[in-house]
Amino acid sequence: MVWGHRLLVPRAAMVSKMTGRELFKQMGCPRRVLAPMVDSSELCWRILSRAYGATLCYTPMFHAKLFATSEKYRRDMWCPLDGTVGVADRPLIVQICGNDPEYILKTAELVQDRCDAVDLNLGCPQGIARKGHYGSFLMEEWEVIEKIIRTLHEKLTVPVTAKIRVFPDREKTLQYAKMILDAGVQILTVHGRLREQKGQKTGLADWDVIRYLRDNLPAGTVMFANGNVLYPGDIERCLEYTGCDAVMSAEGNLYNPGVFSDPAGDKDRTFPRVDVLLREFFEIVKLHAGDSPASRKAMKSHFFKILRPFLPHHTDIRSSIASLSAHTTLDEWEREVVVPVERAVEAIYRTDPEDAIVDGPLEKWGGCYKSVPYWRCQPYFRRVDGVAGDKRVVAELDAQDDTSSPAKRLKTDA
Ligand SMILES: Cc1cc2nc3c(=O)[nH]c(=O)nc-3n(C[C@H](O)[C@H](O)[C@H](O)COP(=O)(O)O)c2cc1C
Repeated sequence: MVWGHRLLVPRAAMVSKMTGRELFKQMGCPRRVLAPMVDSSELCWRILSRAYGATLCYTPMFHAKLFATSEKYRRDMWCPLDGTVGVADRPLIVQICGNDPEYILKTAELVQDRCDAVDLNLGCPQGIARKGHYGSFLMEEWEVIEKIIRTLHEKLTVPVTAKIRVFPDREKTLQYAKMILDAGVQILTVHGRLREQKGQKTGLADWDVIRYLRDNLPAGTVMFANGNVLYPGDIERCLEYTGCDAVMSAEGNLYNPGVFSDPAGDKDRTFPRVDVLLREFFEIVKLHAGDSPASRKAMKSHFFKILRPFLPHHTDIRSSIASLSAHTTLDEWEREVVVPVERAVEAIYRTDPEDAIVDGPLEKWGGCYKSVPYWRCQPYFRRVDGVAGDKRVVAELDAQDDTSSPAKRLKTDA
């Protein structure tokens, strides 16, 4: 009788573990979420982002097969394996990519004691994901996705979450999201872009489709919205517009970690000075990453992004960063980059510069452009050639941002 009854219950419900709502509460109802980012949401950046207001962080995606089979890869991606850092680095969701349930499970089992949940990457649109057949290239293979999620849901002690992109057809996206939730996912992050929206075609994320999912998925489903967050005020705007539980930011955070801070707060929090932020980040790297070349490689990429508005005015410093490698000592990094940036900004302040954040000319269109001094962190607007509706905005931004070069864009927007 009991057995017969259990057969009627969906398999996902047979496992007694935390629901999405319980998980969300246990993590402290985090509203500001640092996105999973390859080479970018590593431990040191997470520590910095938390200091600037992120209340939940994702690791970069861990490649399941590599993680399950290579100790070196594990060391590079999941370092340092130290309890004290573990305490400071929570709540934390570990993201995994792959298509083989066994490797994904193995990876998840190796990390589950040191995170709050495990996330399946269903959004990566890059060539590497096409080749490895994971991320958004599984969007058409619902049985594969279902099997992976069920395996994780049934065998792990921590809940499973997933991050998806959307289909051009809303209805199909809704069915897709339902299938994922039915399989056992507890928190669903929706990046409101299509698989094709990457690189120069990234364009704007669609908050309407996120709202549509919110309104049509079962009440109580925990959802995170992702896309279009550039300024601190965008977080509240996105929460209100989409009705989601939390907002995730990737690029907005990389160029300005202040994006997670209170929009009414001091400008040193909302748009921190590049010299101050660089020093803070550097000290975190010194303390927590030591000699790891992987973290040094990530640091170089972070330095370029933090300093993006600043480097066109200080090309000597740009050349210095470019010439340093993952094997350069931290002392050299400090001498060649951190100290010169500090000196350059000090020199700017000796001249009593105009240091105000003012609404930029896009305000007349109800846009949200702000003019920020070049020695403060600020969002990076990319060209969106060919994306209808944004052209005049982009044309205006390009006119102001004569240093922007699509060719220099990183190829990593997953
Ligand atoms: C440098 C970089 C690395 C990324 N790596 C990942 C990743 O590992 N896993 C993932 O799901 N998304 C990844 N993404 C995508 C982001 O998590 C996010 O979905 C996307 O950038 C849209 O958010 P945004 O508009 O705030 O940038 C990456 C994005 C960037 C910019």
